[in-house]
Amino acid sequence: MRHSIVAGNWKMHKTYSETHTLLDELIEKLPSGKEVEVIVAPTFVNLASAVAHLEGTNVQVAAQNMHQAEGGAFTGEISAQMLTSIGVETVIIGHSERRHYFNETDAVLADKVNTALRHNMRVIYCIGEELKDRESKQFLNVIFNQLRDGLFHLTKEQWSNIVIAYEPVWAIGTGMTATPEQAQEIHAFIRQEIDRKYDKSVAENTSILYGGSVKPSNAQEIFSKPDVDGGLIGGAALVADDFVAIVNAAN
Ligand SMILES: O=C(CO)COP(=O)(O)O
Repeated sequence: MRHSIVAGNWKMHKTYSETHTLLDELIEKLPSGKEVEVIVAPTFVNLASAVAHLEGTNVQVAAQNMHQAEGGAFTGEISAQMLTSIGVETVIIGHSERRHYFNETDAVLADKVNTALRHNMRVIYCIGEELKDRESKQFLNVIFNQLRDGLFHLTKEQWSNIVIAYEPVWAIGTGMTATPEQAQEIHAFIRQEIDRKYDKSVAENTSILYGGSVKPSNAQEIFSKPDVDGGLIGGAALVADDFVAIVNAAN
């Protein structure tokens, strides 16, 4: 069901002790209301202890990636079953850093989505254009292709476990944010294409998050747009006060 979500993607930051210090601060400072779902995605090595640490709170834990195979000789990789076995039920798939630095193609990502859904996991699927696509005015095509190749093979029913994060690559970690109007334009486009492929109920029930230099100073304006259902936060998720302020902006 469509609802507000604020998720912190911690990327390759925070050691074990730093992870737990930040979690303690979040537990102390996050609002207790349940209107906004709060998710944190620490690194793999800290997932199990984060789940234990957050037990009894409203904060969910997500993984930043997973492998598409059920298991086997894939040195260094992590399977869906390993994640669910420690209580991680949400996974970020298709982040632009995975696409760019680790050559993850839409075909591989579609496989990862299938595997995650087979294990009843929820997927936060990231899409977004690069600066060159915006400059050449190809950004809607790029976004459509990512949607089609990563998600449009799914059945209508499977969409209940899909959350989309629109993250324009040019806005990630750059301090350059999409304007609220630019975010709204793309979010409405994504919803329209889901409606065209499936139907209104799928489109209206899918949460679509914005990511890319969201900060306490711009969160409220971005989240106020009708098709923006929350955010996927990078840098600002590493500072408790900033992340809490962003959660409050979504409330
Ligand atoms: O990539 C992001 C979240 O997944 C966004 O990162 P920043 O908020 O640091 O721009």
